[in-house]
Amino acid sequence: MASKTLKEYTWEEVAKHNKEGDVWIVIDAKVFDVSKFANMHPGGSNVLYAESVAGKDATQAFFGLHRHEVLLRPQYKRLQIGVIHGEEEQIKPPVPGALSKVPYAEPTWLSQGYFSPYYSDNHRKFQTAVREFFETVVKPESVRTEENGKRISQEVVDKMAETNIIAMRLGPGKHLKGRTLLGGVVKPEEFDYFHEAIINSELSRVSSRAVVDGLLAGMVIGLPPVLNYGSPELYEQVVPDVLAGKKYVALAISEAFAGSDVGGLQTTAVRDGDSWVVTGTKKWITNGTFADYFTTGCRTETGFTVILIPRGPGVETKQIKTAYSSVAGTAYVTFDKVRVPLTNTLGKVGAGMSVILSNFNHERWMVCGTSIAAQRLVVEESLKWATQRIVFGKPLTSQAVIRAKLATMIQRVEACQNWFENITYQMNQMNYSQQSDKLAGPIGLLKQFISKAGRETAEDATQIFGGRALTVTGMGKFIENYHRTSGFDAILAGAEDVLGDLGVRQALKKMPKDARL
Ligand code: HEM
Repeated sequence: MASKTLKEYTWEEVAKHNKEGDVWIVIDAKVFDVSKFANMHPGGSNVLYAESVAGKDATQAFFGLHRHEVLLRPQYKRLQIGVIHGEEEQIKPPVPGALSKVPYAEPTWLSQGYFSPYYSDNHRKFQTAVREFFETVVKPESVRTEENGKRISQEVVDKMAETNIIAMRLGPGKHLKGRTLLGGVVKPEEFDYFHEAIINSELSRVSSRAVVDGLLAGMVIGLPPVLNYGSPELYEQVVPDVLAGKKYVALAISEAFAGSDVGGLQTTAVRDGDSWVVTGTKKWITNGTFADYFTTGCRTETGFTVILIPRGPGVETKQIKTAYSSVAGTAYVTFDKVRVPLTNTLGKVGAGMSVILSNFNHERWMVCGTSIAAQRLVVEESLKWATQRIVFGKPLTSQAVIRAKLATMIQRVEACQNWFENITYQMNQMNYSQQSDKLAGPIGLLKQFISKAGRETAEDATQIFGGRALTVTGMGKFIENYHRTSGFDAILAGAEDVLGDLGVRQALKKMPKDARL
């Protein structure tokens, strides 16, 4: 219903409807008849009959207890019977694709009046299109699947394939050649790591941690070894279908026997004629429950080899229950004497360690980008909540202890973002092997820094939201989810402490022999 067709009421008229059976309330200049709804109100009927609420302006009380989205749900929207004469709503519904005006809710480069050396007008145009896509196509699916734990629907995957978002999630490279990227907003040859970072960030803004993984993270980490080390025939056989959203890939490295200690893996591949015969198990395999291919780390006679194993006889997957939603498709995978052609070998036999280690950089960098976006959302939620929540008669922001928490939350996310952008800039200037040589250490250190910052921010936000941060619905729902799942960033793609250590060990390797105090 357009607002001009709505009936106008005066405050005096509204005030007459103030008792059980006949209750109106006003929220942000909109008049609601809640007489019948009162008995169905999840917060109870009597709160609506309170003297300070019935027939009165309940805006402040409402926003202290509900998210704005409650009023936008069709079943509640229709409770509105009119507007207050001469007044206008102040709290507008979100416009898909729009930037937030809350300070620090957007990175500097997207904040009005600020500048950045890294981003061009094309990045800005791209960001607008990507945000609109994720808010309209992915967000509703994200909310649904987080709750029901089902994998992302083929319909959404198809839309991501049509726009080539699936291909863009693998970063710049020859796999983009000849493709129309998001309706042509960016040319394949212009596409760089900042464009990719934008996709990761926008994905994370609309998704829980589990949905970030459920939305084909397995492909992002499992397909690059095929792109970079697969034979042209294998490439043709696998890559087009995966980028078209018809087939799914998972990276199968970690085992119950070994995680960060890649050298301790026990899955074994033995040569038999022109096949490998693979036996072993893999654990915590993201997207494994629905993957068609597994990029698998195997022990072979001469060391460690990476082999692409198609789902088929001898391959079994079962879901592992984790602290986050099963939309991620986390699996325990069993390979029981699985025969795979030798031509499915990725890289040289025995040289699998370098295939896996170089692949880790991109994965870790992706986790950094999605984590920063989630932390920024937590800062935005906390700033909004602390401003609208009234305690002891004043907003939460009037408490110095709350402002101090907000200060450190903002500092962390800005520090993370700035370091992340510097590293992304280096990636744009370097080829794959330069990145492997020069950025493995810095990305390890960065990821540790970001995942620690994320967990501290989750703690601070939980204190700001109080009990609301402990419930999966309502005001604190994002905080609850982030608090429960921020630890995933500290484990997946390399445990936090191991990565910090890797960064220092890489630096020590590069210490000049003649360095003395
Ligand atoms: C059109 C008006 C209203 C609608 C559609 C509405 C709807 C809802 C819904 C859907 C919930 C469940 C929690 C959630 O999803 O966020 C809820 C909870 C609640 N509502 Fe309302 N409500 C309205 C007005 C009010 C008003 C004016 C008050 C005044 C005090 C109120 C007090 C509460 C309380 C105390 C809760 C429980 C909150 C909690 O568990 O933290 N509601 N309401």
